[in-house]
Amino acid sequence: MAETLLEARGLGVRFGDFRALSEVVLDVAAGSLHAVIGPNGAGKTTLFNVLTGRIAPSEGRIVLAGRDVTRLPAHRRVHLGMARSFQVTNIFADLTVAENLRLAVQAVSGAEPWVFWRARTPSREKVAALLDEAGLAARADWRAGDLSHGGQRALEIGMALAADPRIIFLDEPLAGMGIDDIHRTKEMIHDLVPARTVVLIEHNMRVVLDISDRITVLAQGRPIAEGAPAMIRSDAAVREAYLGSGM
Ligand SMILES: Nc1ncnc2c1ncn2[C@@H]1O[C@H](COP(=O)(O)OP(=O)(O)OP(=O)(O)O)[C@@H](O)[C@H]1O
Repeated sequence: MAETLLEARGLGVRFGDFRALSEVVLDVAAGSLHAVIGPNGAGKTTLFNVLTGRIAPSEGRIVLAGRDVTRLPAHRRVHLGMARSFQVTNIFADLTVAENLRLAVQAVSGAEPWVFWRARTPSREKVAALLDEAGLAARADWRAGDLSHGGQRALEIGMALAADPRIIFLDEPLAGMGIDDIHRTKEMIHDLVPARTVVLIEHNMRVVLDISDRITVLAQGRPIAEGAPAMIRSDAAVREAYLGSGM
């Protein structure tokens, strides 16, 4: 069995008297695409916030590559190899796609001088690799602002990959996309593994069932099922949760 890269045990989050998460268990295998799904308000974003260090859990433990990171702030987790990409926020619209990626690479090597081995990789090769990974090689010289919404999401993910994260969290990467963009972005995300480890929140069930290795289903802050897509598809509790939500 593949090594577990990220592990959560007994995670709980309380907002005052409200329990947003209870007894969450998660095992993300290295090199896998692990989706977290569930009806609206199930606690998916809260779980991402806890795993990435944006909020502290009320209970439980988070282990990244064998190291307990439960109490580490977000920026320390970034240095240990966690990256998160939620929306198109970091793109410079008037620069080309390649220039945006070059800036992201420079920001990583420049801002962290102690990471000297990264500076040895010539930036040009690194940018070319990121263009490939983001599925944007054919659009390297486009003005970033002229990319479709999906193209901009792909670029944003490419920029998050500039830091060479061991694990990347994608929060609804397909939201608001048209059908062509969905297909392209889905393929791009799928191709990130096994070189990367991906944790994905996504409402598009067809895509989730298609590309995930494992799926964790949350309902009302609790895990109600965990397994391979075929198992999740036929799970009675999962069907019940989604029926109840009207999705
Ligand atoms: N800071 C907060 N204070 C109080 N309640 C919160 C806070 N953040 C989230 N919640 C509540 O926690 C529950 C879970 O929210 P969360 O955003 O994690 O769900 P979700 O599964 O990501 O939902 P969606 O699919 O709609 O994005 C919701 O009932 C939400 O209102």
